Amino acid sequence: MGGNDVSSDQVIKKLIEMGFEHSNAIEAVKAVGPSVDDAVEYVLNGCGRNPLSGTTSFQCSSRNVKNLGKRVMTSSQSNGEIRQSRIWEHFQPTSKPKRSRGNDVSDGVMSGSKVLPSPVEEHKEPNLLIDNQFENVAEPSQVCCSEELNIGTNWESKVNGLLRKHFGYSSLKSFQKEALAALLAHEDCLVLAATGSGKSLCFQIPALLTGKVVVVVSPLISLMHDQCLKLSEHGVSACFLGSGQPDSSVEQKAMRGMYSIIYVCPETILRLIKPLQRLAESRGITLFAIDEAHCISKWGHDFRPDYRRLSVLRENFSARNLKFLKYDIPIMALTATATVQVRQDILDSLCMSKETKIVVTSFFRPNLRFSVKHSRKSVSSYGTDFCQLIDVYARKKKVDGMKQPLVSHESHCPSDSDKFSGSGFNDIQNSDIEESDDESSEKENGSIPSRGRQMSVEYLENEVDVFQSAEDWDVAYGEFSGQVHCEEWNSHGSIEKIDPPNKPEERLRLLQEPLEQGPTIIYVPTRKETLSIAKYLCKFGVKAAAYNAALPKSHLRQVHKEFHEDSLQVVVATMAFGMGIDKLNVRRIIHYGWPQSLEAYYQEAGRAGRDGKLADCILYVNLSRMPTLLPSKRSEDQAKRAYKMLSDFFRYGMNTSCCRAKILVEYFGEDFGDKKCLLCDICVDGPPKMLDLKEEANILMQMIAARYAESGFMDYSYDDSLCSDTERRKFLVKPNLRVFVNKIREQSQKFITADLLWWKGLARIMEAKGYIREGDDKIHVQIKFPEPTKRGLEFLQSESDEGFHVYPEADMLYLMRKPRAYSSFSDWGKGWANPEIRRQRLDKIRSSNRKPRKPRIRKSRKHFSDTSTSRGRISAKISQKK
Ligand SMILES: Nc1ncnc2c1ncn2[C@@H]1O[C@H](COP(=O)(O)OP(=O)(O)OP(=O)(O)O)[C@@H](O)[C@H]1O
Ligand SMILES: [Mg+2]
Repeated sequence: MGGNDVSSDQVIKKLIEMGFEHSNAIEAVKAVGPSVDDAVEYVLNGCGRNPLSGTTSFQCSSRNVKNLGKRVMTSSQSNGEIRQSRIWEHFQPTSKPKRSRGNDVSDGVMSGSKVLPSPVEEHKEPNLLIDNQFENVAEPSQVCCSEELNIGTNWESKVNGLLRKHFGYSSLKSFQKEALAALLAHEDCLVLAATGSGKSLCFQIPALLTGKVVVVVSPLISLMHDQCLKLSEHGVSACFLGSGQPDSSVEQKAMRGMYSIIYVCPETILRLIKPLQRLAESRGITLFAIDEAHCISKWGHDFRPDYRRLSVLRENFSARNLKFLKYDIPIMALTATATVQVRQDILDSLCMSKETKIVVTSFFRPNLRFSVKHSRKSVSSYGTDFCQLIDVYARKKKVDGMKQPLVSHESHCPSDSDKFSGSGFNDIQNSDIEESDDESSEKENGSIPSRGRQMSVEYLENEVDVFQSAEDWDVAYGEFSGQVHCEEWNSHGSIEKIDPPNKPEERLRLLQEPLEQGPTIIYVPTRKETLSIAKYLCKFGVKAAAYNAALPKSHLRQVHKEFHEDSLQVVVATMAFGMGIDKLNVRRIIHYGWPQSLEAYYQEAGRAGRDGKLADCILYVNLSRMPTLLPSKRSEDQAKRAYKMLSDFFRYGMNTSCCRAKILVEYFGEDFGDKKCLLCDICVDGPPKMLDLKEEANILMQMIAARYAESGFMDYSYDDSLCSDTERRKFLVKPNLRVFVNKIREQSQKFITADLLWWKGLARIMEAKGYIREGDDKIHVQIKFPEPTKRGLEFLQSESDEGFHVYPEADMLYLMRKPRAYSSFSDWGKGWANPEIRRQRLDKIRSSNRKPRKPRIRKSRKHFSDTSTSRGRISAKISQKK
């Protein structure tokens, strides 16, 4: 979309999907007419009253898209086709790269090998900006396929030579060595190593070492681009092939063996099986690497159906099917976030061999400082939440009279020591707390297909990025020659990289130091929030940009570029940003809202501190609200899994007593023992004071047990392990936790003011101790229909004087630190606890529902179709036909 052939409604709909405010969208269309590009430019570049005007962050505009488009058209119009722009056309090098000095790297390495790929002296493609600098590039005719990886026994020293020459590192890490050894023994390999640990080298080095091609399956164009660009700087030729319009020349060259490493998205590799078989026969393919392999698993957090079809690789590149192969071409799968279940799924789905070597390193990132803070997470809390960030990046500008800020943040600014248990709680307001059940929100957010819902403005405004295809940029392919550098290669310019602080005393020392400089990524759930927070930060002089999958792709590419060049201070993004991107100096990863799983969280948080220096991973959540699943198309099974993952994350957020790093790494199956990170908010502030909640636990247990005894189903000698599903189903109407809490309030004045939220916390603790369990077939984020267990009944019957000493969880603390003035709704609240009053009120509500309602008069919205104006903003339907 972008021409003038669309209606205003469609343009507005598109803008709202991108995350722009409804009013801005209308204003933009009014000003520039029904063109998406122009309207985006109008809003982003502040042609209207948008305060983003003048910030560097939004200068990539649709105008640029058009200009780029024109440039592209001239080079491709000759054959009458409009093709996608080449990556070179966007990332032109400032100077011509130097020609290789001396021998090709593989010359040296392959000296013991039968085959020596020789560099191509003159590359004859006319329309490449850099066209003759390929290293390690061989025409198929110049190489024959050697099935033996005749590297020799001293491969380690060869590898170290290559490492120094190309990457400037002195040696391989031990896990990289193990992975390489597996490859050289023709074994499949599953590499599980922390984010930023250096998994890429495991598949990049084999290309240099063997002189054959490595094919890497990767989930995103931006990631493929990032890696190709780095490889070219390291003197390794590479290209990427997305699933969009194929540029046959790059693809053909790749299939002729002209690049050492071919990055390809899963959709494309499925199409290229035959050409790849020919490549395996000519130049040779040494390895299929499946990067971000958790995308294969339905149990993982970022499932991509096309990844699942990659089993065809084993079948089509086996020695059984290809006679010229002596061994199956090995498969190497790599990920930083795979639970034990996901690992098995990866092995099975890729048909990896039974002898697959599994290389696991610690998932622990010793320089990351995790913390959880409370936030109401509304525009009005930006002032409190981002005050410190604004101080870091725009202290001076803040003082210079900025235009009227949305919120006067100074008055809200918490102290430096605002940690989870500190002043972050002080802004709690009664309106934060809801006694709502999560059922309705689960229904609404969990299982309704993203595209299936009626398109209301409200819905569009809350659009999220759940699933992405590989095409996150507007380029579908790119080629990168290798340029050889001086011996002492400084791989990251001026950014210093240090060994992470593995020893406890080193970590304790870190705490004394302030964070170094570097950018911040703020992850938010909805597209709208990417724009509203970026806009807020820009207002205070922070160089911030929004990033979500619906924004123009040229804008996204520009954001990546500026982020890598350090000209952006803050990127406010949905999960669409940053997978596998290797930027060393990211100082803070802020999650503003509940992530959907611990896997997603750890992967996103892992983008911080890759230089080994201290970095912050802060989670802001509204502790008074249960997290909900983001809308997406899910089968029943998938929804169950998604709830389980969300529920695991919820427990991480509510935890107040266990080192956060320990929870994270143990989630991935690593035993952390009694170690601690010493940096997280729990390690630094210590757990809260333990409370003896015996009386409360007892009364809740009594209520639950009584209900089950009442129904004749259960006596106190009941053994839950013997209870069948059919028997359980006898309880057609299961009482939920709210019912039990109401009963407690009815029976005991002492507990009348205790909040449901508090009881939910207690129920969670009792569930963790094995006293109660979920009685519903569905998985809930938080226990909803509690059922007693045998252990729970024993606890109830026990006559021991021993207390029930527990650490109150975050939601309980939240209420205890700033108790809700129960009186503010006490009459109303108490009334509900009284069955008679409750009955009267319900009667009243029912009768008022029967009365015909007066039609509500709403403001008209000129730019929606006529029908929408009468229905108002929330329900304004956007014609999908146009
Ligand atoms: N042997 C080594 N010595 C020193 N640094 C290394 C070594 N191997 C890799 N690195 C560096 O580690 C950093 C992270 O590498 P890489 O992008 O491969 O991480 P990753 O494990 O793939 O992370 P993610 O899970 O986020 O994709 C890079 O800057 C890389 O150059
Ligand atoms: Mg990686």
